[in-house]
Amino acid sequence: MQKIMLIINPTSGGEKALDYKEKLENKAKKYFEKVDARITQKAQDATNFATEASLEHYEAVLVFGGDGTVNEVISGIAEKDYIPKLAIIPGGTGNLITKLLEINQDIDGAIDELDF
Ligand SMILES: Nc1ncnc2c1ncn2[C@@H]1O[C@H](COP(=O)(O)OP(=O)(O)OP(=O)(O)O)[C@@H](O)[C@H]1O
Repeated sequence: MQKIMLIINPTSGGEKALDYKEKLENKAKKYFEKVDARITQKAQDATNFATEASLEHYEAVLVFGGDGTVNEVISGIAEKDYIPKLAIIPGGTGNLITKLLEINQDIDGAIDELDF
């Protein structure tokens, strides 16, 4: 069964992240049979969730957050035997990584453009 893990930092970018949770889940359901949303509560949660996604062979990880959260997720999947696909929605304040990757800086636009 194809599964995706959503990793959402609820404090990113002025606490608006959870407003997008349902939209993210609905989008992910178009591509994956199982959508597993994880909400971070503290530093390192995103790393631990991402490591779990690697070890359990999730097809993809979608991270909603700023550069700090993206950094944590990359740390969690880096140098593992299995590395899930990574999707990033710019939910933080700076979002430098997504700017460099030329990901749409409008959150709704970035979600609409997601394609697995
Ligand atoms: N529930 C939480 N409460 C407080 N801090 C958290 C929580 N979940 C994760 N964090 C921490 O918040 C940090 C900053 O998050 P993130 O970079 O996504 O948002 P940001 O404030 O928009 O920052 P940036 O300016 O880098 O875009 C993360 O590195 C993480 O350690």
